[in-house]
Amino acid sequence: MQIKQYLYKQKMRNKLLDCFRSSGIYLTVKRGDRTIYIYPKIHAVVNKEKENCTEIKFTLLNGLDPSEVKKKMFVFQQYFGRSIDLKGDLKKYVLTIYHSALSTNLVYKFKELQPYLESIKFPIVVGQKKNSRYLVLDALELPHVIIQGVSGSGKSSAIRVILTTLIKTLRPEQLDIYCIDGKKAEFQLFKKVEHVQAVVHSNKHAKNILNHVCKIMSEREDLQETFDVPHIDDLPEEHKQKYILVAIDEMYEYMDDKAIQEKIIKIASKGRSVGIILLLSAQRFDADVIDTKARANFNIRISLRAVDRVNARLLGTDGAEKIKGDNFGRLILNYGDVEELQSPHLTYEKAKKLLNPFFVSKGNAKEVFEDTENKTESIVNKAIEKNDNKLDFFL
Ligand SMILES: Nc1ncnc2c1ncn2[C@@H]1O[C@H](COP(=O)(O)OP(=O)(O)OP(=O)(O)O)[C@@H](O)[C@H]1O
Repeated sequence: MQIKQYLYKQKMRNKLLDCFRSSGIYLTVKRGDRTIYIYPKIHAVVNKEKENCTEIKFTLLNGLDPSEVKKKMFVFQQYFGRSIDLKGDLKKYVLTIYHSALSTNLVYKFKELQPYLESIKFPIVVGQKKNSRYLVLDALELPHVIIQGVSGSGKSSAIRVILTTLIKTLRPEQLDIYCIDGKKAEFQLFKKVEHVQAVVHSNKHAKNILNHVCKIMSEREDLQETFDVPHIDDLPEEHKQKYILVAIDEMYEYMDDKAIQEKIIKIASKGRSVGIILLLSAQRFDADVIDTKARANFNIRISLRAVDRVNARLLGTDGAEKIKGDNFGRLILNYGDVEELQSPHLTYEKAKKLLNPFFVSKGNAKEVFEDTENKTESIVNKAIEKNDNKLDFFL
């Protein structure tokens, strides 16, 4: 057994040296007539059975350009297959070779996710990694989420996964959700959920929702200042605040609306410390769809199959344009690190079943967001105070 392991490690080591040679990642020194090739130093080859992968640690020599390593990722894939990750910075790198490929048809099972949700305050389920573990990020640590993908790439399912998991994990006393539905499609499913304060479509109603959220944001900032705390979670018990998610689907519907864009910039830059998180989705997120300054504040960037290379690159999710058309739910994530993952599939019908225990009957508050900002807010507050059901908008 030990010999087998030894031979395996030697084989991987030699393969990596071949890979360095083919990709030109080496230095040369002249000794008389001879040219000596010096390769990056391989420190360790570790076979991690439980993680379903092998890790190889190596260090670049001084003078080697680290950007070359990233550029030559395709050579690493030619040698070790597509199912690899390469992480590192200036000198130190870890090449992870997964023993199996990402699943192509992963079904959403809340039970499987539960262990990953513990200890995460604002969980955003992104998907399954190549080592078969799920990646769930905390939106309070990495605020604001962007999801892009062409029609039919699995965007709606990915949004359902995030929202359904949040609703099943956080109680209505802990989370409010506001939905702005550009196509009047995806968010209709969540309309009756207790956590959901509003589902709106028109620009006018969208603006009213965003004004309302910005007002909450400045009230919370005042509270933070009064109690001199860095985050609303640090407020005294009697002033504890709910987290808020503002989800906007089909963002391009609102791309020409300056007032909406301004509010998004404001929430994106200040929302984190007051527990207000944005989730935006659209086919693409170029400068026409979202202000470039605002985009920089989105720390979780998910790209299902991207429209083209330019749009994949704008989110730092290079390669998302190459995802195959029938590879539904496959995505490239940029959260500082860049990773390829598989989003679990959650159908509309299954989501409806899972959300059923959270459905409440709501009054028709059709007129609520009709007038001026102040009037809107006073009516909103009144509706909440009266507790006469959550705000529901049939537009
Ligand atoms: N994670 C997934 N795994 C496997 N299949 C999926 C996944 N997500 C979606 N699909 C399949 O892909 C098809 C398209 O999915 P979905 O409606 O979510 O895409 P979309 O990008 O939202 O498209 P559109 O914008 O046109 O609504 C669905 O019919 C579904 O069967």
